[in-house]
Amino acid sequence: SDTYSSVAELEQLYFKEQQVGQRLESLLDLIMKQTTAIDQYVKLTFVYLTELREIRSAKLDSIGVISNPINAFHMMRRLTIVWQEVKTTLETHVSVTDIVQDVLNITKNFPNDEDLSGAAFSLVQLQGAYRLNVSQLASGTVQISDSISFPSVKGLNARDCLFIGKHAFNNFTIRPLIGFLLLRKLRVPKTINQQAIVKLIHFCLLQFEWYHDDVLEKKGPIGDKWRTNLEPFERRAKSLRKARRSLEQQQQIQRMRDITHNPLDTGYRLATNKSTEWEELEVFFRLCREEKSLVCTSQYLSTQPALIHDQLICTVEVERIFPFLLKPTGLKSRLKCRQISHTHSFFILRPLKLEEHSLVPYIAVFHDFMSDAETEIFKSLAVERLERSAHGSKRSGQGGVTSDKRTSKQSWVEDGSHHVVDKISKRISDSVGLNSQPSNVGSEHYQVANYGIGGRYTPHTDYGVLSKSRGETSEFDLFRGDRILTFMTYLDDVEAGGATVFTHVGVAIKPKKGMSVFWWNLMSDSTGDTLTRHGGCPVLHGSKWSKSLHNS
Ligand SMILES: O=C(O)CCC(=O)C(=O)O
Ligand SMILES: [Fe+2]
Repeated sequence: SDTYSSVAELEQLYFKEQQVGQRLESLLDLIMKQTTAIDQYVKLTFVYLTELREIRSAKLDSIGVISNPINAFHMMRRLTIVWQEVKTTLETHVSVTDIVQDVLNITKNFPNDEDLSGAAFSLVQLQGAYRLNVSQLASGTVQISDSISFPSVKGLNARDCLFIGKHAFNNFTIRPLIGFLLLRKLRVPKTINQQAIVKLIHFCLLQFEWYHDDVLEKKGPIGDKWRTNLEPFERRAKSLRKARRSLEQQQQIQRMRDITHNPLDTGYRLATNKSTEWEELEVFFRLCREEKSLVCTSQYLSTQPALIHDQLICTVEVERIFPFLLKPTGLKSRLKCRQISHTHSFFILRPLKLEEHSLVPYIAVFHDFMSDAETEIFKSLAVERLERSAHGSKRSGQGGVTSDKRTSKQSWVEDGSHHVVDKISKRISDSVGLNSQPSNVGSEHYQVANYGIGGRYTPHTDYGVLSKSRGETSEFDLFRGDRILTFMTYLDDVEAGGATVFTHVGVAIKPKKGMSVFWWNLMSDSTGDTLTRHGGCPVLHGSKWSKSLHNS
C-alpha cells in the first residue's frame, strides 16, 4: 500500500508491467500463430471433408466408388497431395492429441507420388485405349457408348487436367495430352495462368514435331516398333530432307504407299505374315474396344506405339497381317455350345456348360464353373498377400520384371490351403482331364490376380516360362516342363473393359463371375503355339479378379 508515494517503488512496478507486457506479447504471438494454424487446418480439412462427404452422399459401396477411374484418381490425389498438407499442419502446429496420433498411425503407409502418377497415367492410357471423349472425362463421366456411361462423384478441375496432361506428355502419349490441354484452353479458370497453358500446348506440339521429324530422318518411316507419317512436319525442311533420304528409305515409303493402296496384294501378304509388337498392340486394343467395322479411317501414322489407339495405322495393313479380321463368317458357325457330362460322373447331375470360341487353337469357356461363394473364398485367400505381378523379359531371362506391360497384383494360393481350393482342383481335373493338383508336378499353384485402375496385361504367351539357358532353371521346373494348359476363372464381373483377347485369332472374352476360360498353349509336338498369344484389356470400370492355373 501507499506505493504511489515512492518513486522507487513505482519504478519497480514500471518494470514489472513491462515484463507482463512482453509475456503477453509472446503469448499473443503464440496464440496468433496457433490461430493461423487452426485456421489453415480448418480450411484444409474442410475441403478434404467436403470431398469425403460428397462421396458418402453418392450412396455407393466402396467398390462402387473406387472402380471408377476418375474417383480412384481423386482418392490418390487426396491421399498424397492433400493429405501431405493436412499432415503438415497437424504435426507442426496443432497440439498432438490422441486423435491426431491415431490418424498419424493409420496413414503411415499411405500412397506416394509414384502412385499418384500411376493413377494419372492410367487415365491417359484408358482414354487412349478406349478412345474416351476427353471433355466428358474432364466433366467426370466415363462415357463408353451412347447408352453406357459411368459418372464419377466429382469431375476433374483445371489443375487435375493439367497434371494429367503433363503425365501424358512425359509418356509421349501426345494425343490425349493435347486433348486434355486444349480442353483447358477452352475453359481455363482465372486461377490458372492462361498464357502458360497456351505456351505448354505450343511446346508439346513443337516437341512432337521435332521428335517425329527426327525419327523420320534418322530411322525412316517404318520399323519394328514405329510408323511415322510420310511427310515431315517442318515444311521448310521438307525439300532439304527429301534430298537427304536414302534410296532404302524411299523404297520403304513406296512399299508403304503400295500396301495402303492395294489391300489385295497377296504376294506381300505372304511375305510378311509375322506381326511386329506394334501391329499386334493395334489389334489388341481394337479387340478390347470390340470394334466391329474395320474401316480404314486414317492414313496418318505415328512415331510411337503409345499412339496406336488414335487410328494411326491403316486398317488394310493390319488386315494383311491378321487375316482373321477378314475371316469368312463360315468359320464361326463351326463353333458350338454344348453341355458336357461324360468326363466325370459328377457332371451327370450338373453338366458343364461349354462354349467354344476357337477351334485352332482350342479356346473355350465353361459357364458357371464356380459358385459365387467359391469365388469369394479365393479372393479372401489372396487379398492379404497381393504383390505386384511380374512378367517374363528377354533381358532378364526367366521372368521377374515389372513394367506397364502387366499392371496387376497377385498372390499364389496353394492346394490344401482351404477345402474349397482342393474341391476346385478336382473339378478342373475332372473337366479337362489333366492333373491339376498343385501338390505334385502336374501344375503350378493358383495365381490369383487383381487389376487396378486401367490394369492390363499386353499380349504374350503363357508358355516359354522355362528359361532357354539350363543353368537358370531349377531341376524341378525342368522336370515339370512348360505350361500345356491355362485354365483361368474370373472371380468377379467387370462392368467395362478387362476382356481377355487373343490377338491372332480375334477372340475377345468378357469376364463373368464364376466363368472359366481355358486354352492349350502347346502343340502336339510340345512346341509353343504362337496363335495362343493373348492379353488382358485395360480395366475401364470395375475391379477385375482372376485365378489361373497352369498345367504342365
Ligand atoms: O487377365 C487376363 O485376362 C489375362 C491374364 C493372363 O494372360 C495371364 O495371367 O497370363
Ligand atoms: Fe497369359
